[in-house]
Amino acid sequence: MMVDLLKELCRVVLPLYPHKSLSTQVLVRQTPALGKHLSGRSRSCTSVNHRKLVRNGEEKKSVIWLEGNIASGKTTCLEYFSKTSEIEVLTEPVSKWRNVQGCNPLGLMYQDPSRWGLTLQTYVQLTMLDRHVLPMSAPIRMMERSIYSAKYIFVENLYKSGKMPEVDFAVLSEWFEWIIKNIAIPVDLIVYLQTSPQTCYERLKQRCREEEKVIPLEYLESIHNLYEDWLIHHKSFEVPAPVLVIPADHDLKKMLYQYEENREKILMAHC
Ligand SMILES: Nc1ncnc2c1ncn2[C@@H]1O[C@H](COP(=O)(O)OP(=O)(O)O)[C@@H](O)[C@H]1O
Ligand SMILES: O=c1ccn([C@H]2C[C@H](O)[C@@H](COP(=O)(O)O)O2)c(=O)[nH]1
Repeated sequence: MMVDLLKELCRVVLPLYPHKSLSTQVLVRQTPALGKHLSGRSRSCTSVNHRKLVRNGEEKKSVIWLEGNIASGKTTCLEYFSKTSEIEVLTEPVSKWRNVQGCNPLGLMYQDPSRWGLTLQTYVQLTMLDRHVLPMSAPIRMMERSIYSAKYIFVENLYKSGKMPEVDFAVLSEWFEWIIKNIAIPVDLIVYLQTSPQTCYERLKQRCREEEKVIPLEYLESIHNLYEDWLIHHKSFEVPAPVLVIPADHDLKKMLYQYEENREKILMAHC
């Protein structure tokens, strides 16, 4: 009778938890739709990346990239989610960009982008790649930006604004293409903090990072437009995962409320 009871339990319960399957079969599952904030087109063009392979009941880990303009509130958002036990947070390695063996490529780039853009972006590419391949220590990883935005937003901006020579752009592009072809860079969801450039300008001044004092509003407008073309209008580059857009011009209290409202959608990237 006990055996029958167990069999019945397995029959009813196991189909509800396919990822906990005890068989050796490999299951391919599609993550549930993320509701109205998800951009439909990015979902459809990235279905392969968004599939989850689950073997032997192994837990699937999820990677979320937090994208947004300079001073849009990414670090503040990560601080908030770092309090959740199943989430590990990786901030951008800005301190390295400000100090590599006593040199400051971030500061040099802002002083003379044509001369130092390649230097900074080469180092950004290396340090972001290092972040992407770090073994995960929690079921969900939220990381600030990605090797993709370094290329599609910042390198692109330097080149399009005439501040990066064609040869530097070509070398960085070949490096980037080699990396994404040969090294697995997982991503399940992109959370985009959508702000107006004006809001970022005010927050940037408030943060007062020494190197960034020279940044004009126009620079933030260019970065904003590149982000919008990539993640909202799908006019520039492939989007490697579904996009959850969070309007981020609001004060801190409202932002924390919105993060709470979106918690489930973010955690669902893990299902
Ligand atoms: N919702 C908000 N309202 C007002 N100020 C904010 C808000 N979010 C962040 N800030 C402030 O704006 C500045 C930039 O925020 P930060 O989280 O460092 O942005 P990012 O990591 O995107 O560059 C910081 O001084 C931060 O305290
Ligand atoms: O590829 C990149 C990425 C970032 N930067 C710059 C932009 C900002 O000055 C800092 C990062 O600060 P956030 O406040 O986290 O946006 O680094 C870049 O030049 N290139």
